[in-house]
Amino acid sequence: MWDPRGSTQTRRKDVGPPGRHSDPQGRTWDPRGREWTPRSRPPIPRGGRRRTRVGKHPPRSRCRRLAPPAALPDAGVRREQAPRKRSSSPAAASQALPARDRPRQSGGGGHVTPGGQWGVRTGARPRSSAPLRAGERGMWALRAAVRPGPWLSRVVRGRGAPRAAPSLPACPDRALAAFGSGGLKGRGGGGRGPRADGTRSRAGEEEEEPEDAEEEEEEEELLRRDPLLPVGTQRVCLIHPEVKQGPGKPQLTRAEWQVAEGEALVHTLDGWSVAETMVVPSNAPDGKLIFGKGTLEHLTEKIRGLPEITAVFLNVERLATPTKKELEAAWGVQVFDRFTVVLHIFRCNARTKEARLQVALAELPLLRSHLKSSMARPDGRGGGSRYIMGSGESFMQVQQRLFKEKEMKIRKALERLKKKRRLLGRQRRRQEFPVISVVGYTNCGKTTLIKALTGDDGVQPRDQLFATLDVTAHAGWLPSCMAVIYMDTIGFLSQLPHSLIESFSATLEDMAHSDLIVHVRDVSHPETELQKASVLSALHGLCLPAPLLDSMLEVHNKVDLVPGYSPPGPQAVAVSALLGHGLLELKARLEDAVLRATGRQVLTLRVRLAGAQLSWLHREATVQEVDVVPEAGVADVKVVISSSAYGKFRKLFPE
Ligand SMILES: Nc1nc2c(ncn2[C@@H]2O[C@H](COP(=O)(O)OP(=O)(O)OP(=O)(O)O)[C@@H](O)[C@H]2O)c(=O)[nH]1
Ligand SMILES: [Mg+2]
Repeated sequence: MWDPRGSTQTRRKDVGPPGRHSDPQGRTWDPRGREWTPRSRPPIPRGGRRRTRVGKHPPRSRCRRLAPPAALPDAGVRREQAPRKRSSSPAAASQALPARDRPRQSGGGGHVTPGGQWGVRTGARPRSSAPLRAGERGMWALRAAVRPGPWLSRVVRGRGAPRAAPSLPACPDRALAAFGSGGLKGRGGGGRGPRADGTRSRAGEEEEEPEDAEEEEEEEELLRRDPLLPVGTQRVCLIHPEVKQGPGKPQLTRAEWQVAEGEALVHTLDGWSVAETMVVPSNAPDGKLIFGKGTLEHLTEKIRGLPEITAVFLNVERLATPTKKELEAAWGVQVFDRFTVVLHIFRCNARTKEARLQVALAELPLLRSHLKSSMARPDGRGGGSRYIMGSGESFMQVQQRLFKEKEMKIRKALERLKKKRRLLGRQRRRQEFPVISVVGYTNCGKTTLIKALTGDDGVQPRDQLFATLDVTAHAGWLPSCMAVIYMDTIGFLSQLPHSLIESFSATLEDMAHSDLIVHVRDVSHPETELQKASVLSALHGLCLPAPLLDSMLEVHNKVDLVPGYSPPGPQAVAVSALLGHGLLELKARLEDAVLRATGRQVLTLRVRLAGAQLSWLHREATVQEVDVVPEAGVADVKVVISSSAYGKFRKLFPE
């Protein structure tokens, strides 16, 4: 307290500052009586069979740290509440327990918190130095698992504003405590512990900080490059080569849908618009000669007659550099293929260092082929075979060597980040939080669905292709109060060059370690079947474990746009992530699938209140409900428990 008579600050133990307020123990300061009033406790009912649900959702006022907000007005997503408790008196149940199993009272103020997982969702843990309880440890572990480190790190320096900064208060010590003495704690020992400042994380974020400044500088150097596409306003002529017959004729799609996708790609680029669209017959869109001689002449005439056009987007997967040069010479404007446009979008949307390095790796083949074609030109700089500065190497050889060195450095940097990603994955697995990977075609609504399932309003779905390029982790709860981690992933696209997917394999690797894959489909899209086929073929290309692929759950999203839609088989769940329709059924299906995939089961176990069984269950399983039978000195405990934990339980407590 500030002593006005002297110049020193004095603190008297039981004298509070002026005004009415309460202290961490829950006591209230009465300024008139100048004393602390103890917090009143709820009356404890006596006798009879009492039932409490330990996994109850905490009161909203205490939910701020972890529980999702009540509504997400801007996205129109309806949030689903965690299951409600069946009986109303946790205090009563706690009083019926033996002292050792009774939930600890916070501070000296008599505020009782139930000792289950949900009790700690409140984030209302008093500021005492008492060790974390089992449930708390689990919850902080979950928070740490989805939020392992500072994602607002140096990688975004000099780039656009990072995505919305998480608003939750920092609590690094608890996040670290959740990991136990090893793992990230050791890393944090150096004063750079994970920052618990939001409900989400980028799965690779903890690797954002390289070991030393030299490595970071090297990584930044690798990421410095010229733009792939011209910046500023561009009016594009979109040319789609259509194969009408023969083996090259695409299945499951039509030219107009592919044109629509090409237009969507162009519109994703800042300042780019489609001024003209042409569908031109072609026999071999991927060959060296895309169009026949007559068609090409006709096309050239047309393009030359459109002075407002500043670039041509040829809707083919990849354009050989000589063909590109030839077409550019004929048409007088720059020509781009799908690969270059997608790569450019990736570049713009990649935020984490890992994603940016992956994009840098993916564009190396493009740069190599540009180099080759410029060397092949009669006016090529330096000449392909001239030796420079007595080095014994031609210009071409020097460039090739530099590309090779760059590739090696990028791969090394990615390997470093991968190691740390694996460490993080191991932490998650050790904490035994089931991981659900959410995959699907780009723009199908993966991020919107995760937002709806978790209530995480830090998530920003965007009507844009490849809005998500970094794998991010989000905590959510299933109906049995089981905590799970949802991984948001990069979307797929048909005709996505293999090298591009390969470059992202490090991030996609996380998927192989998940317990369940959810395939989100936009059923309102005319090409939904083609999209499904593209996603499945990409997933098979990633060599994921067969059981994971077999157990994949299909979610049919955007049903609000298809009136009267019902899924064709029992394998799929129909939802509208945007409007929140069908989420309850989806959560139930997710729970079933997760229980099956992880070997967990929901059991009701009878435990003696006098023993350590209940506290053991709180520590090793997810306690959902405790039915106390005081006269018998027992309780029926409903738990979600893994087979291994159940085996241990039976061994430790045989009867
Ligand atoms: N009508 C409707 N629109 C939806 C639904 N789900 C998502 N959307 C919209 O679809 C667009 C894309 O949503 P995202 O969640 O960003 O899609 P995504 O699959 O994460 O996209 P990428 O990250 O780019 O691959 C957004 O404009 C969403 O509002 C839905 O159920 N109904
Ligand atoms: Mg997304």
